[in-house]
Amino acid sequence: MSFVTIDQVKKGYDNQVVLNNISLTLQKGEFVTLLGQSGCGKSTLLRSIAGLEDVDVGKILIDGKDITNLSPRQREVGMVFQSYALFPNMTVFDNIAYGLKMKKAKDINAKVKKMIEMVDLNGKEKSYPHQLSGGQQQRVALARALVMEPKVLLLDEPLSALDAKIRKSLQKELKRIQKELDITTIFVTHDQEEAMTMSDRIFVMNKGNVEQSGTPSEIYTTPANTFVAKFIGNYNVYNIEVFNKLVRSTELKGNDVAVRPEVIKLVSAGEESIDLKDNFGIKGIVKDVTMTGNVLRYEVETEEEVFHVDYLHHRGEMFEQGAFVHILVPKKECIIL
Ligand SMILES: Nc1ncnc2c1ncn2[C@@H]1O[C@H](COP(=O)(O)OP(=O)(O)OP(=O)(O)O)[C@@H](O)[C@H]1O
Repeated sequence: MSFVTIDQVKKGYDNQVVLNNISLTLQKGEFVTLLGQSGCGKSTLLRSIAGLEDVDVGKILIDGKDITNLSPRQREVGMVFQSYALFPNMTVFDNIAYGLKMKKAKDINAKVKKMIEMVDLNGKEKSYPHQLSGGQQQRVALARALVMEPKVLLLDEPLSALDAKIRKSLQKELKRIQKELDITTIFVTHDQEEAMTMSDRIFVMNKGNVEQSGTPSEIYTTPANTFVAKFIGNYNVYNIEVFNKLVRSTELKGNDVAVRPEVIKLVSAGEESIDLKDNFGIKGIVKDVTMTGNVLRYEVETEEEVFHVDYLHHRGEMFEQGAFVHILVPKKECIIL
C-alpha cells in the first residue's frame, strides 16, 4: 500500500489552472522529486500537501489517513523552504527545540542534541542564525523539521540559494540523513541534475500536469514525450520529416525523433568504411567544441539542423572546429516521440 497518495488533485487561481488533476503515490521511505520549470505548479503541489494551500478538488492521504482538510499542524509533515525561515532572535538550539516546546514534548534536550549531531552542527548550539553560513542555516531548518518526527518531509528548493560547492555537499548529506531516518521525502527543484542525483523517483511537471514519472535512469533513457526529452539532459530533438530528409530515408515514422548526445559518433569525412546499415549518416561541419569536465561537447552543423554530440575525453580522436565529418546516429538509439 502506498504511504502518500495524491488523488485527482486540482487547483486554480482565477482563470488559471495550476494543478490539473494530479494523481501520484509514494512508498514509505521513498525520496521523490517534483521537477519542473518555474510556474509549473510544483511548489503549489508541495504546499497543498503541507496544508499551506487548499486544493479545489481531490484528496491527499498520508499513511492511510485523509488529511485533505486538516490544518498544517495536524498533518504531521515537516517542511523546509529555500529561505531557511529561522527565528532570528533564537539560538540554534532554541530554533530546533521550538516545535517540541510548543507541543510540551518529553526529552527535549536529548532530542535536540541528537538532531544537532545528525546535521553536523555540534558546537553551534548557542549561535544565532546571522552568525551562520547559508548552508549551516539550512541545516538548522532541516533539524527543526526532522526533530518533530514528521511522517513526510517536504523540501521546497532547499538548496537553491546555496553556492555550487556547498550545494553538492549538502545534497549528499541530505541523502545520508534521509536514508538513515528512512523518511518519506518530497523534494522540489527546477534543477534536473540535482533531481537526477538525489531521487529514487522523479515526477516531471509541466503546466500543472505530471508529464512522466520514473527512476532517473528511466526518465533519461526513455523520455515519454517531446517535452521531457527537451527538458532532460542535452537531447537532440528533431521533427521527424526534417530528420528523414536529412538522412535521405523514410524509415522513421512519428512526430519527433530524440537522440542522446553521447550515442552519436563522428567520423572524419575522408573515412571510407562507414556503417550505414545500423546508422543514419549525415554530413556536417564541426562548428564548436567545448570542454566541460571530462566531456567534449561538439556542435555540428548540417544543412538543416545542429547536432549536439558528447564524447568522453578519453573516447579517442578529437575533431577540430571546421572539420568535415559524418555524423553517425545509431538507428537503435533513435527514440520516436
Ligand atoms: N497565491 C497565488 N495567487 C495567484 N496565482 C498564484 C498564486 N500562487 C501561485 N500562483 C500561480 O500558480 C502557478 C504555479 O506556481 P508555483 O509556485 O506552484 O510554481 P513552481 O513550479 O513552484 O514555480 P517556482 O519555482 O517559480 O515557485 C504560477 O503561474 C503562479 O503564478
